[in-house]
Amino acid sequence: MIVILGAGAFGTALAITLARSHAVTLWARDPQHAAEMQGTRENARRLPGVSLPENIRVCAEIETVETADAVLLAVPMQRLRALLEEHGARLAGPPLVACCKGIELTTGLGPTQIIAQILPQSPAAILTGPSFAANIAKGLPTALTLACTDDEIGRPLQSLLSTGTLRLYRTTDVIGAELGGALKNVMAIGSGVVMGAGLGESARAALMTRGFAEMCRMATALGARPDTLSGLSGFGDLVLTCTSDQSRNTRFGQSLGRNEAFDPTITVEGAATARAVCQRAAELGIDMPVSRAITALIDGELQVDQAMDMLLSRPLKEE
Ligand SMILES: NC(=O)C1=CN([C@@H]2O[C@H](COP(=O)(O)OP(=O)(O)OC[C@H]3O[C@@H](n4cnc5c(N)ncnc54)[C@H](O)[C@@H]3O)[C@@H](O)[C@H]2O)C=CC1
Ligand SMILES: O=C(CO)COP(=O)(O)O
Repeated sequence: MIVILGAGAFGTALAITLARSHAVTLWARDPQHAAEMQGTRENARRLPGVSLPENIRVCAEIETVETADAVLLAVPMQRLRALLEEHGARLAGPPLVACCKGIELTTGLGPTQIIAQILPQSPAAILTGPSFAANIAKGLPTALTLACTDDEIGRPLQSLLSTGTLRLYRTTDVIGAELGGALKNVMAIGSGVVMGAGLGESARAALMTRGFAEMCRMATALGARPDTLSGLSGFGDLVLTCTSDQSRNTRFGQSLGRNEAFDPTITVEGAATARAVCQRAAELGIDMPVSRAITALIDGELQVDQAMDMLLSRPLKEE
């Protein structure tokens, strides 16, 4: 049995694909939402148009998870700590698999580090990489990264969470996998700004490439393996997110580039993570001009033309 906490788009999509071969319990914090989903067999709020298989049980109470094979944590990054602090006592036992992408703004920590702080006895892993919830839910082919420092735990989790259409690759480089997923969202906002402001596809390619250099710079400074960043959670997710209008981070960036408002109820992980990245980069003494410019745009401290001037007037250098 697999338990999924968080009935947003991603939690629901994972429940649907995993229900092909497992019983799944999907927890929604809002009892009305849980009842709605359990009754209509659809998550009309976050993933409309896809039916929930019968072996998904939706509930609003976290019951005992002791017998679960794994617990997936599919809530937004900045909410993970609150979720674990509130419900941690009932989560002890099975491996906890973070399914969120980002860096915690208040601490600079990644998802598995937060799990280790709050529930140090629980094995922690992260599931990340290029995927849109709607694609997974429709059973379209998708490949993700499952990262766990302990390969004895990572191996069975890889088998457990792979399905006929969802292929998981395994790594022990948790830092690299986490940072790949976190940092690409910042670049997706930048890429949205470029396209929204009409700066052209060449500029987007430049931003993605120099952004990728920054992602590798920060990740390796924090102990990641460079080849992890070249994989699914890094290069793969950067390409998907920066080039698709399905991405909420990209759409948020497009709105910024057009000087338009964006619906604040939509999850945009890259916004808080951009600030966290700048703080962390300053502490580490790493130069991350693209991330700095994107953060200043998000915070309204720079306009697009000023951000472009800032980036283009930097001293010329070797690639
Ligand atoms: N939607 C997608 O295509 C993908 C999303 N992800 C990641 O999955 C994570 C979750 O994103 P989505 O499901 O898309 O977001 P979403 O906005 O669709 O849903 C988030 C869910 O979390 C719940 N939630 C918020 N705060 C909570 C709390 N304190 N306790 C319990 N539940 C809480 C909300 O009620 C909502 O149901 C993000 O980190 C995102 O980057 C990863 C890959 C694909
Ligand atoms: O993480 C994702 C794709 O891999 C989803 O991207 P958004 O959160 O930008 O929609």
